[in-house]
Amino acid sequence: SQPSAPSPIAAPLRELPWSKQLNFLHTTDIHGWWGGHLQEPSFSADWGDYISFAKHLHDRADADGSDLLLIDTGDRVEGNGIYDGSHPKGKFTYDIAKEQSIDLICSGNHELYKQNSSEGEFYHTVPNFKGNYIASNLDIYSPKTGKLEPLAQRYKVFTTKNQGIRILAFGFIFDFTGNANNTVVHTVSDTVKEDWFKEAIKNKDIDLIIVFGHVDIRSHEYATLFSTIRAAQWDTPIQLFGGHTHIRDYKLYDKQSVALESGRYMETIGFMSIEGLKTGGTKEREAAPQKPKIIFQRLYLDNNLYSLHHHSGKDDKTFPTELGLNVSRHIGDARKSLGLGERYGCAPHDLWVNRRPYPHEESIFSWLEKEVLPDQIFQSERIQKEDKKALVITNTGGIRFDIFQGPFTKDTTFLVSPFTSGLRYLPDVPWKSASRVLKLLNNEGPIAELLAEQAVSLQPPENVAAQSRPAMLSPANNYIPNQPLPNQAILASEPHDLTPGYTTKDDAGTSGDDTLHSPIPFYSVPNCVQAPVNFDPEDEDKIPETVDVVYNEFIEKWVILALEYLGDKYEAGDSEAYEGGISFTDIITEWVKEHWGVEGEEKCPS
Ligand SMILES: Nc1ccn([C@@H]2O[C@H](COP(=O)(O)O)[C@@H](O)[C@H]2O)c(=O)n1
Repeated sequence: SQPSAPSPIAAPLRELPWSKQLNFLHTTDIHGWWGGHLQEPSFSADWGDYISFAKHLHDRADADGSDLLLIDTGDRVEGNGIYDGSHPKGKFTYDIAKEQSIDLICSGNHELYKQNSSEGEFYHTVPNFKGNYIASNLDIYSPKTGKLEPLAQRYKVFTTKNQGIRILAFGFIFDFTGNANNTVVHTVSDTVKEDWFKEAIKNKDIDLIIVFGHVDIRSHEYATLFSTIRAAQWDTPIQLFGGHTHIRDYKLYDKQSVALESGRYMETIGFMSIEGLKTGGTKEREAAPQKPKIIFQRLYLDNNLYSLHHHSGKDDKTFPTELGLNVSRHIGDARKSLGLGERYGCAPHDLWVNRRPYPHEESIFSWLEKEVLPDQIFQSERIQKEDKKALVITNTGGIRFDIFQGPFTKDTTFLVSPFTSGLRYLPDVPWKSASRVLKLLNNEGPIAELLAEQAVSLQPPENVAAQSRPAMLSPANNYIPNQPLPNQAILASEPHDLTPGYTTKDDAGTSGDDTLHSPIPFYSVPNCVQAPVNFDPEDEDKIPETVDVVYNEFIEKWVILALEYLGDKYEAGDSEAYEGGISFTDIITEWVKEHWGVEGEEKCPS
């Protein structure tokens, strides 16, 4: 782990359900957190530790004749200073990622928002994982030839090293529409009608089909893939791996098929095992259908050294491998060269994305709305020189992480607000319509319908996931402390003071988390929040006739659509950069330096 990472806290653990046949480690939505979490003991292991961990499990597989495959389902970029703080972006990311031997890897939507990140995949990740990068529904205009071509091979057929399990694998991305115009995402429903796909799923000389992708495991895309494959292969086991929602989840599709999703930000390493697979040749397979007794098991590992040591049977001395240590060092050097540890100030208390309701004094959105935006936007030229009034609107999904009490560093700004979208504004919009934009963006109605139609979300992904999984929301929580856990041995039977953490409820119950925790609350937040600046909307006598509608560029289309529904027609060309197109990252940085800077320094633990 990184030198400044906190030590993990000992906690009761569930055992790894290792299979003598086939095992998987799954990461997803890493978003550049290669260095692990430097303020959270539960997630303080880094990519170097993951490399050491995988090596020990590979050794175990080789020793007992089983197999281990590593999967990553995309969104490796955007969300951490190591990626977003470097010039060019990704300067360190690709070299760090490639040190892990990943067997199946694909793109997420964050690799595709911008031309430079998809070209980063083309030039780096695809060749680094040659033969293992799969792009079943993704094309790119080659930066070399200008021609549209698959980003990588459409599918893969391979046989595992020790057990000889014959696998057919597809790598998908959900029906994403927000990509830059140098890539083309084919919808899943179109892709399953393509000849190459129909041909590939006819293959009977296989023992397992893997569908992995940057796709919610409870989505219509995976429902389509599952039913299409099942129609062609009535009894072949199907293992799905998903991503994008940032949560831990496990879905049972049928007796032979399950899907795993492994959280976000290097907090979770998903473990999956399968036993009871047929591994015979074609003749044997046709003579005897798939054995009915197939056992799937999952465990979500908290990514810290206490867990990783335990699950690999190693200790402080025997755990780190040379390669793992080198990669950790490389990450540390990258962080140093980017100055990510530079302290801008000291947060006086925690501010949460989803752990507090909105509005709330500890909601990060209330903080933005009541403090950061009014203070910073008030300093703009439009207000200082022309006394303009402004309504500043931002999408909650642009804020990616919590702020913890303590040091607020350069790194923190990228964790909280990594996106470069600058502020834009429509000048002098009539109050009557401007004041109703937020409601349209947040409520049921035409905008919500269009957002859904185009698979666009303005909220944090965890929030979107919670809409179809009400059990995630507080106060409903099905975790009962100290309840015995079926089929899962607990390391220590002594009562423990559990630390707060993930207490996942999925289709297999409440036994999925490796570490026993007390539950953390989760509250839903709206699509967008809004700050009035230089006037008080409660003071009816002083309501302005017009206001500048200021927003983060990412939501421009939706703000303009909302105004159109309200009777005011604007086009993107009518908007201008606000304060030179300052980004939220800069706004937050400036505010923190001014308000939490020198003054809070002495209260901040080092
Ligand atoms: N430039 C951007 C890009 C994305 N967002 C928000 O991120 C959320 C999607 O995140 P995933 O990790 O699930 O892809 C979504 O809410 C977008 O609104 C953004 O604000 N700016």
